Amino acid sequence: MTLFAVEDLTCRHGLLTAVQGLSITLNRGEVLCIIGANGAGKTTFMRALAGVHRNTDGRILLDGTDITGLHAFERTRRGIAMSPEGRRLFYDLSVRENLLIASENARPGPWDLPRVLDTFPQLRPIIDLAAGNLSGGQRQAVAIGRALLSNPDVLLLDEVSLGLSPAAVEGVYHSLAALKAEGDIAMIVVEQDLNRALDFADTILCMAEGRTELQGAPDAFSRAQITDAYFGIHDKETAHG
Ligand SMILES: Nc1ncnc2c1ncn2[C@@H]1O[C@H](COP(=O)(O)OP(=O)(O)OP(=O)(O)O)[C@@H](O)[C@H]1O
Repeated sequence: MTLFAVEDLTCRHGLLTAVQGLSITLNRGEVLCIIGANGAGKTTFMRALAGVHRNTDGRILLDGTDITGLHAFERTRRGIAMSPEGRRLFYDLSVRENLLIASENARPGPWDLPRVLDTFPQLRPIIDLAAGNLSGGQRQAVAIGRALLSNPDVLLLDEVSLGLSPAAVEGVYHSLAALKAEGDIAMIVVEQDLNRALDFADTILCMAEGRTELQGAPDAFSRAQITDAYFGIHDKETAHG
């Protein structure tokens, strides 16, 4: 059975429709990368999946159960975790404390602090530093580790490489590739770096002005089709793969 399905999801901010009729399906171990220009609706979509943005139409199904009406904390308990844009750590607390707080009410499962440190070894030397003193890449690793400690089936990662140095991006994706290879967790990743997204994804979804411009396996499209879709350049032959 499909692990995670979104059917015809529309999201509004007041009178503005930020996401219009998006549908996706994901199985365990699969990665969907969402790409699109600024303002395309990527973050609104992710927040709607996490249950943080509630002004939506359509359905969200986890393991065949309709979870559309559930609040964010209830979705986390069912197995959806998000590392949000901006990371939202407790900056006065240490890395260890940020991670331990996340594990307090976690679902039972394989993720604990030692496993997070095995997956993100870059956190070991900074485990007792205040999160406010970390680099962007270190904060990103803490935020993803925190999400993993809830023992999710679906991991939502907004703006993975935004603001990170090339070395930090490499480190984070090295860990994410190991996670993908384990095959247990489905990931939805918003990624501004097109090459990185095409490399990492099983499926890409390109959004423009809230709509699906292109959706499918990365190798189903030419580079020109993908960049046209990214910038919202319409062409009957390139709009759908
Ligand atoms: N809280 C809000 N209130 C009103 N409009 C909003 C709000 N958040 C986003 N929007 C609008 O919704 C649309 C989609 O924004 P969103 O942040 O989801 O896009 P995005 O693709 O994530 O962009 P970016 O890459 O710049 O983060 C934009 O037109 C934006 O101005």
